[in-house]
Amino acid sequence: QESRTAPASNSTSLVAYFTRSGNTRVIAETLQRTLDAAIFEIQPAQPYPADYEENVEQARQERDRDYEPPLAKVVPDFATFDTVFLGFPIWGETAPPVIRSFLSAHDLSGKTLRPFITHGGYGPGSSLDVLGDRAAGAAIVAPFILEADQERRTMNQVRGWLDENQLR
Ligand SMILES: Cc1cc2nc3c(=O)[nH]c(=O)nc-3n(C[C@H](O)[C@H](O)[C@H](O)COP(=O)(O)O)c2cc1C
Repeated sequence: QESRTAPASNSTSLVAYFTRSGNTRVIAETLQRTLDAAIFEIQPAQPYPADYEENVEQARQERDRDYEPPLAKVVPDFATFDTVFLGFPIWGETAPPVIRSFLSAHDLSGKTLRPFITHGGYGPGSSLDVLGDRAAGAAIVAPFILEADQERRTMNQVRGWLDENQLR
């Protein structure tokens, strides 16, 4: 059946995402390719530790202090986008600190905000409240929420495998 409406133009959509272990990137790049959207990786000016436990500890401290780590860069021409797909993993039952930095550094008022969230089994926590508070001027659409691999579980399984084979 022929469609009566013209296909939506996605030329004004931005996919902005943060990731540590890549789960959220898979979604972001799928959106980018499927919608032919612009893409931007949110990164802190100071990268998080490669070591998982150190990253968890730093994230916990930053969350508890309500710290907003400086961004490596901001989105060029942010004002030209109508829709922002914003993706992140759940860290410590909420949005990662750098997502609060992102929301502080970009004016989302008047835009449509479409969150996509990955978590390791415990759900989105308070992350949607964070978006509601920090992007109050945006129209926030129901989020896409996906349970994904936990780096901790993968690491533990790898360690178990090494132990079974007396490799450590
Ligand atoms: C610092 C840190 C904190 C995390 N805290 C939670 C949590 O509170 N609840 C949860 O379900 N998963 C938690 N996870 C797991 C991630 O949310 C999950 O693995 C996510 O898919 C990772 O996305 P990424 O690969 O894009 O980084 C945490 C992971 C990290 C690194």
